Amino acid sequence: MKMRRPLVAGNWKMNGLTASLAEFDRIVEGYDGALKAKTDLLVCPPATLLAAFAAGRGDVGIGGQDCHAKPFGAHTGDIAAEMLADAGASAVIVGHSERRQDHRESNGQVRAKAEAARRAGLVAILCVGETRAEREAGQALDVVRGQLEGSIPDGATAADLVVAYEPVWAIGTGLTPTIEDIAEMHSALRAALKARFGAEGDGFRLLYGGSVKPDNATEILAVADVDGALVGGASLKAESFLAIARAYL
Ligand SMILES: O=C(CO)COP(=O)(O)O
Repeated sequence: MKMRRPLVAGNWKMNGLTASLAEFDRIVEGYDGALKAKTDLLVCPPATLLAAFAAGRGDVGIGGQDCHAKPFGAHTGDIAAEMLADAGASAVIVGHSERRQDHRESNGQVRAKAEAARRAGLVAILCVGETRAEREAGQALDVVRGQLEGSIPDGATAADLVVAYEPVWAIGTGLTPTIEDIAEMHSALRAALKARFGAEGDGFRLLYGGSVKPDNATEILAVADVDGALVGGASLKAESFLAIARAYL
């Protein structure tokens, strides 16, 4: 039995049209009984579907995939955390490696986004993770600790922030770190959170993300200090997403 309530979150990335509502409905229908009693479930659809998903969400949480740091203004194409909350979101992913890479987001910008999430009453899911080159150079722990240190806001609490460790080279590749490497990283993140936030550091949920599938979920989610998963591809189908979430049962 884990001391923190597990969270299994699905990041749909740039996937999904209105026809995908039927798939989301199957996720909502499958979230019941023992699964609901034990595990939080969250789906982060593209912004175009957020309000429609929120309308039929049952007890499944809805999250955005990114937010702007400002509450409103002249920022074409961006979405404020307040707008996500208004559309029915309870969380938002910040600092995903695809944003850090495609949009050159810095730790400072990610931190401002996490602060915006708190301002809007959203839980921030703060992503960190090393590249393949960084791991091969033996720098994974230092890089990830540096990202955490630079992008987690002062005053963050376990109620308003979740950390997701997503090694960049494991995302969408079918590759995963060894169980020992996941355990080492999560325990380093836990130690960093305790060093910075004292006893509160024990309360933050730490998710693992990167090629989580039904057939590896049980082993990964059993690791100490892995409090859930951030799932990409396998979250697009109700069957595989629910199978991952049931790994905790
Ligand atoms: O980036 C991810 C979730 O945010 C992981 O994606 P995959 O599960 O498709 O590897």
